[in-house]
Amino acid sequence: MQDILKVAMPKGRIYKQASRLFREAGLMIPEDMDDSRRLIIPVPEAGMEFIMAKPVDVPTYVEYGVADIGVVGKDVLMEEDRDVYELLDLGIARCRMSVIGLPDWQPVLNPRVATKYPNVASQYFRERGQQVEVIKLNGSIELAPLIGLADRIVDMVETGQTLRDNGLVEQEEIFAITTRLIANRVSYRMKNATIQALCDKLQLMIASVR
Ligand SMILES: Nc1ncnc2c1ncn2[C@@H]1O[C@H](COP(=O)(O)OP(=O)(O)OP(=O)(O)O)[C@@H](O)[C@H]1O
Ligand SMILES: O=P(O)(O)OC[C@H]1O[C@H](OP(=O)(O)OP(=O)(O)O)[C@H](O)[C@@H]1O
Repeated sequence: MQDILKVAMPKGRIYKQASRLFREAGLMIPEDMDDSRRLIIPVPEAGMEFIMAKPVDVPTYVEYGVADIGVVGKDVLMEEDRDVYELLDLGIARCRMSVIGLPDWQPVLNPRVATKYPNVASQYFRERGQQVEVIKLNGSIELAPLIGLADRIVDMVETGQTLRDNGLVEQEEIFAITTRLIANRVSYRMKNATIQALCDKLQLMIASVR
């Protein structure tokens, strides 16, 4: 009998793209679930159960084994540094992590950097030998340099519209971001055939659209 896979799925902007990719890979995932508010969604036709998580929490559910696998952005994996296997680059929700500032930004001693990603930002500047004060914010990060809270920000850029609309410029790209499939270390051993079969289907699909 096939194992049921518990899948930590990110609510929000990745979910629709991820569920579409799963469907295109041949998994029977009903479309009417896309707007559901249910947090635990059985998907027996696909041999899965979806756990609808806040994106930043996906690696936590997977590390603790309450989800066998998860779908999560590389940004979250870099920030959270959880003990999970990264199995596959799903190639969706492409964007990048960048250092951003006002066009007339001038280097200062010990600048303040606002971000939702304090670990990523601290590591980036530490590796460059630059001392900065990191200020953690939870959203609308672009406000920080506009109102004098920070000298620069570290945030995601996708279309660049938020930067343009607020008169900011991308100064340095830190890394490219796509969505990844991750697995719990024990589940990967215990449910290996099921997880591998899923990876194969997804990989075929991803390769065919490249
Ligand atoms: N323009 C973008 N801005 C932010 N994340 C993006 C963007 N484009 C793709 N992504 C990816 O989508 C993932 C989830 O973003 P989403 O906004 O749904 O969650 P969130 O940042 O936790 O938001 P919220 O705090 O509103 O729940 C990010 O981790 C990133 O990998
Ligand atoms: O380059 P763009 O296409 O404009 O996308 C980038 C913007 O999208 C994200 O914000 P989000 O919509 O998640 O809002 P929040 O961070 O303020 O919650 C990100 O933090 C940027 O602000």
